[in-house]
Amino acid sequence: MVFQHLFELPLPLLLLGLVGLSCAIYIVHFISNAIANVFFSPLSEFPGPKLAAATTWWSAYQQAIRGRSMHHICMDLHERYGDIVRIGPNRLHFNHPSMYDEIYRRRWDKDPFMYALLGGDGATVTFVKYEDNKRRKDILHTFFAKSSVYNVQWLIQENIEKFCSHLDKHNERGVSSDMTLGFRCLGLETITATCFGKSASCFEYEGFASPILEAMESIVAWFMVFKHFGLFRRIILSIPEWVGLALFPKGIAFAQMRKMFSDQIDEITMNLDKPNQYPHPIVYRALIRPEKQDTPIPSRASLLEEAVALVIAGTDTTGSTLTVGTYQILRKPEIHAKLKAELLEAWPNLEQRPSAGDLEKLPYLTAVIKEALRMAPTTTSENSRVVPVQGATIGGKHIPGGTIVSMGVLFPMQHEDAFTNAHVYNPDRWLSDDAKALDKYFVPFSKGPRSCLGINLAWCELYLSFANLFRRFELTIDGTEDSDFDWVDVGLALFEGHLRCFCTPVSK
Ligand code: HEM
Repeated sequence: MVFQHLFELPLPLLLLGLVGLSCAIYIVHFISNAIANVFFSPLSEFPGPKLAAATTWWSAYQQAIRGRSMHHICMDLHERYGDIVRIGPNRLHFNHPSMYDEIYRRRWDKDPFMYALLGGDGATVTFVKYEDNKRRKDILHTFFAKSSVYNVQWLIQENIEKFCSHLDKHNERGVSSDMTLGFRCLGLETITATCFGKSASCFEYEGFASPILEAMESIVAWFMVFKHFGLFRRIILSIPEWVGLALFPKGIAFAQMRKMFSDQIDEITMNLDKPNQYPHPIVYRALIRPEKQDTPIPSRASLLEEAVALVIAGTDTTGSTLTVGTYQILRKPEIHAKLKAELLEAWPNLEQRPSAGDLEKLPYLTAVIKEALRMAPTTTSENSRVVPVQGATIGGKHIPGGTIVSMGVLFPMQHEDAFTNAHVYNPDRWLSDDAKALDKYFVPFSKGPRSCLGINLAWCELYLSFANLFRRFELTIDGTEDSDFDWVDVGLALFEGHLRCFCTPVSK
């Protein structure tokens, strides 16, 4: 009877009624879900904000709308609630260094929600399943093994020469250099050459102001919106390029970079049967045609996603480490003097450049780099993993299967139980008698099966860059202050300002 009368209503009123009813059903569903999440979930016993436990909208609101940093939110929450906090209906974040291995030494899946940022499940870093990741890493390891990296260190040194010649030019003109951009140029040039044998032309731009870097910065700033609003991300990644560029003009260089990768993939594909024409092995030749017969050939989307992921992973991380390290060294004259003295002794003749192998034997330089890696926010994201169905024990607590667990790398490295005066840059801690014990909690590259692919490349870049910079130049900070190093976590760190230095070349 009621339904009969319903259909006698005018259409607009009927539609309005239906919309109202849908909203009411959604609200009831939302509220009952929220109540169930807070009071009846297997995670109810874990402390944390009630709103976070109730709905995923809490973190979406914090990160994508308020622009707050999940890393800093988690720090506050641990202070209030202890070492395990609930940061979502199905999410826990951990704080104590002893818990790190319990999460990251395992072959657990990555959290598809977090790693879908770049398109999803098509690159070494974004593969959810360990098996997919292993297949890809087996190909890439050949290029990123220590011996392979050391064989192409001349390429890094070549880029450092270009970087230093810019510093020289700035000095001649009496202006300071934007070190933040310069360091990123170094990383970007090295990774594009390793992948494609191509330069990203970073050093052609005045003041290291490469449009690709600018575009990367603006894209990275959107990461949290991409993370929480998957539909928006899918639209942005699938709309025609010209529409995207009309909406986000700053993205033009990023689009050009993707186009460059795409062209390179075509060129390498066309020339696969010819011998390698580059002066060093190229990652993409091996990726496009894997040597092992049973390895599936990656799709074009996967090849492109891999390129973007490798370039972001290889640029921002070493860039932040060099930036933070250089600033910290320059702020402390005694550290600066000790480093210079060691470099001068090990590298007396300026014209004879040392190799990374020579430099890694220097204890103080190594300590300076380790301390930079410990303090610099590089991969600041939650790096979340999915607990397998049978559940697991972390920090002495049973964690139900399917829970998303995480602990960013900075948490163990900046915890007082692992590092005394953790917020002080102190290379000497790595030279003390109990330094060996510190290595357990030194996890800048993470640990376990999903640890960093680029660890050897990163170390090689850091040795060569720090040594060349501090041996070949007298450096002074130009106006940069601690507050320029305030950062928000967008998966990587977005800093408030840039490091600027006057760099005067030394004569001998
Ligand atoms: C100072 C420099 C670097 C730091 C601190 C760093 C740190 C990390 C961390 C913490 C992870 C784990 C992320 C996760 O759990 O999802 C990671 C993964 C990764 N990094 Fe790096 N990274 C650095 C440089 C590089 C470079 C130069 C490359 C270029 C090849 C690179 C490529 C990757 C890749 C492909 C992964 C994913 C590994 C996997 O999921 O199996 N990284 N890195």
